[in-house]
Amino acid sequence: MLDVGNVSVSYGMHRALSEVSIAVGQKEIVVILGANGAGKSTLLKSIAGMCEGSVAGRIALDGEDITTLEPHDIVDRGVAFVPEGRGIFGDLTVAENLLLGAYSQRARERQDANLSWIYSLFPKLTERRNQVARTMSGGEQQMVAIGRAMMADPKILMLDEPSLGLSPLLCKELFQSLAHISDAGMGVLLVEQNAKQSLAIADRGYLIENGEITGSGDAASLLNDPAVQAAYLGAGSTKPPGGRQTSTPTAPAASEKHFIRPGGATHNPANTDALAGESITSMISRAAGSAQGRYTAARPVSKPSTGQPPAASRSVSIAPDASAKRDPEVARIIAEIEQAARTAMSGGANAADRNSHRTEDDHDGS
Ligand SMILES: Nc1ncnc2c1ncn2[C@@H]1O[C@H](COP(=O)(O)OP(=O)(O)OP(=O)(O)O)[C@@H](O)[C@H]1O
Repeated sequence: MLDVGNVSVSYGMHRALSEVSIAVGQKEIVVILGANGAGKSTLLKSIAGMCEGSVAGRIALDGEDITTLEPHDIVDRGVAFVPEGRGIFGDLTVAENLLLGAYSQRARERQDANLSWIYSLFPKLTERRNQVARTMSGGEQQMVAIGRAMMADPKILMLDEPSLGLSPLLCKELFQSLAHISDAGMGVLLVEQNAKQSLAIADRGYLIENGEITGSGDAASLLNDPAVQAAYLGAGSTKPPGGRQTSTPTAPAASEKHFIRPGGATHNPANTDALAGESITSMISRAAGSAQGRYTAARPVSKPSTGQPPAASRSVSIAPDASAKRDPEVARIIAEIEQAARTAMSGGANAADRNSHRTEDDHDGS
């Protein structure tokens, strides 16, 4: 059904994918496993027509070349994508979000049937159909995102790390739902770091490392492969058996997930609150202090919590002492520091806000 042939992607001088070929059939669940930065998201974005890089190769759905189509045309043809971070409309209700997924003619014709199916698959969405999406837990928002993609009536559903931030119980429910979705006829292409649970429901898998496919096989053999176990399942280090080519990628164990973003540092999500709050203040305070030796932070910036006011309403101010106020050059430096602090806090708050969606699921075992 979906055929990706020798796809290469470059972001400027950086080659993120090299000659990648994969296939997903009807009713098939295919999982892509790889370390951070291996190129998994790039692969899904290329298929969805949303890649910022230059894409070469051929992507076909049921034999039709969709490589250069616009994203909405690719959805029309039958490929729906749930990106990492979900991308739902926070101010709209669950029902409104779902209905927005059915924007193509074909999807509108099947809108009522698909809506009933989605509500039966995710009963929680039925109860919450009039709730504003941003007030839902991360797990519920993930259901909304998947439901909205399914409303496009796709042949292939692609998901980028759907289990990210979900509690073990919610992960289990999520993967069970994906198994039901594929049973109903859809092909599912899944990028996951939760190798154990995703391989448990998958038919086949591919290993990707540094932008290249380094191994592939049916899910059962990947699960039992010592190299895969060592890299993705937290087992001891063992050599791969001969025969099928497998890799020994450097993926972190599931318990120590790290996330690398383009141009960004590796960070553990558990630490992002600190980055967004107190530590920025102290960094600024320290910078101000070392610049002039006489500035102090006016007040600590509180750690953002779920449901807090938007970042723009929070501010950081560095209060100079009296001698500093007398010096116009010092006053100019203070103004620059305050502006930098506001910018840093606004970025940091956004990160913390995103992180709050991930971590709140840890408390959502229902
Ligand atoms: N828009 C972009 N511009 C420049 N480089 C990018 C861009 N998107 C991704 N990259 C780079 O391409 C490589 C692959 O990134 P990609 O996000 O596809 O990896 P990934 O396997 O999905 O990683 P993760 O598991 O951390 O999400 C990385 O080196 C990344 O920095």
